[in-house]
Amino acid sequence: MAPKIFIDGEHGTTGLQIRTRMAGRRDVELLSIPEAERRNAAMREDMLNSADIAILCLPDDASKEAVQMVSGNNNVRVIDTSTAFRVNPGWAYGFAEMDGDQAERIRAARFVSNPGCYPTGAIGLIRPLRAAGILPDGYPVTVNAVSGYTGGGKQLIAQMENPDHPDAISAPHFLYGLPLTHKHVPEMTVHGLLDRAPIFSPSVGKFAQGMIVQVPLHLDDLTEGATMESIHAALVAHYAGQDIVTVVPLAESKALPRVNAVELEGKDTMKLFVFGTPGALQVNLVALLDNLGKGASGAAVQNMDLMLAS
Ligand SMILES: NC(=O)C1=CN([C@@H]2O[C@H](COP(=O)(O)OP(=O)(O)OC[C@H]3O[C@@H](n4cnc5c(N)ncnc54)[C@H](OP(=O)(O)O)[C@@H]3O)[C@@H](O)[C@H]2O)C=CC1
Ligand SMILES: CC(=O)N[C@@H](CCC(=O)OP(=O)(O)O)C(=O)O
Repeated sequence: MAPKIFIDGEHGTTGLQIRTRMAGRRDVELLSIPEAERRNAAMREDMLNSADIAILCLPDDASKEAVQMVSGNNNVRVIDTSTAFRVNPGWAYGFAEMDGDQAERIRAARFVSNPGCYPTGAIGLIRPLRAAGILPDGYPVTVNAVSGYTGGGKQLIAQMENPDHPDAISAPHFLYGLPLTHKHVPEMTVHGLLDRAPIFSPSVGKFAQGMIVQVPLHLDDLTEGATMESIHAALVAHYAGQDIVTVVPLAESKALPRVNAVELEGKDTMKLFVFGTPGALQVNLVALLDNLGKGASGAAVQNMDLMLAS
């Protein structure tokens, strides 16, 4: 019998994209709730408890409520796309390429928290350098990023696409998270293996799907001997043996006049770049992804497939 999958929040932005990715798959059975009943708690509870894997694409509070609904049912495994459980040690963090054994952890887990879109880029750049001892304790990491507006879900999509919306946004690019307390900071700190919270400055551009995450570094404040080449080599070594996170060769990066935020739109992969001038004392690490691809729905399907393979 095909395993049953229920996407709670299937009519939202992340849920819809997961459904699109699962269309035509015969190895799983999708349980579904009509859109008009999407907030019907009794129906959701029933579906959640009938599933082998429940994928939660809900705001944090609703995710916590859904997890409560299956807490007594060990047959249901959960992938949560919200922020609610990302630094909870009882949950496996759903970034399979983050460490050599992370895919195995996800495969064996009952509870998997899907990473945030920005943290996927930031952790993808930072963690290998912490693990290799290149980024020392106390380094003041900054993370600057731009996301496609689908990152803000149905509400931000309406504000960006509908000029008659009462809170319509006309800006082609805007900064937010200005108090520097964005909900992704704890996740970047914990899974980035940082001993000091990064300064995180997010922004949104007038494009639907795509993301650039930047981590600029001063080489003379890193562990002695760190160079653009050694940082690149550490990233290449960390991501060897898989093809979802790729590290762009230095020669290729050097030839690029610009980085296009929507280059990976519709893809579930992530590209990492090391920019700078050989011999100079600064580098800019850049991650490029689709906020709804490797940043959300693509990662959720990848995690589901790992769990189904257990
Ligand atoms: N969009 C992105 O790029 C990313 C999103 N995420 C996370 O994924 C989750 C979903 O986000 P996203 O898809 O963007 O959001 P959306 O607002 O687009 O979709 C959320 C869905 O959940 C439904 N919902 C809200 N509250 C409840 C409830 N109490 N019971 C049942 N259903 C409910 C909404 O219904 P209604 O229409 O009635 O509000 C909607 O269908 C969030 O936690 C988000 O932070 C994570 C990474 C990236
Ligand atoms: C553009 C935009 O608004 N982005 C969202 C984050 C999207 C995301 O990654 O969702 P999680 O918070 O569940 O991880 C934000 O900044 O709140």
